[in-house]
Amino acid sequence: MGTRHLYLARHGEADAFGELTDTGRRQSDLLGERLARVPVDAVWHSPLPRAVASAQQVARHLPGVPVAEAPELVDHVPHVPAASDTPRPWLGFFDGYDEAEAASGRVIADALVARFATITPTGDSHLVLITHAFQIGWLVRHALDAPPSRWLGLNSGNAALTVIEYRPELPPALVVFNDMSHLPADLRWTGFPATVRP
Ligand SMILES: O=C(O)[C@@H](CO)OP(=O)(O)O
Repeated sequence: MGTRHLYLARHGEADAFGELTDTGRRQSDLLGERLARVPVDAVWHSPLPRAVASAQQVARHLPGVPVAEAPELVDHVPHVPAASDTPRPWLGFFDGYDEAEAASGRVIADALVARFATITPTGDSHLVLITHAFQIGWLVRHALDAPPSRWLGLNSGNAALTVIEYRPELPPALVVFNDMSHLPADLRWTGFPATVRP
């Protein structure tokens, strides 16, 4: 059994139609340069265009590494919290979610964890996942064994890097969270609900 190293990244900046912007391309390019220092085995990406385009940009720096779509990485709400567990800035955000939508989000979230948040049967593996803010928050919450509602507020910047290691017989290790050090200051910002440019 080996350690799985998951390199989670939110796609680069997207426009109102969900397409990668020129800024998003630059962010993804710099993320690719950073990931080129890692022995990446594969890049998996969400099916949504902003993630596909980001993954293609990243992959330009990883010659020979396979790139493929994973439906579990699609943007979705992984868990709808009870009102009492919902931080004030998010109150009202879930008003449109009915039970069927919440249930389908849970199914995808469980599949995401089952597929990627695990050790490897043989040897170590290094996987890059290009996905969305909520999915990164959900995997971080899972790694920390925090309550389901804790995915809220675990924001990721565009093209920011989060690293989790899954080691045999040990709890998952959150190694890096929302690291934007590969981006110049004018390309760093976080997602919903607050926009912060540190
Ligand atoms: O809308 C958002 O804030 C997030 C949710 O995951 O999506 P994306 O990362 O695609 O911007």
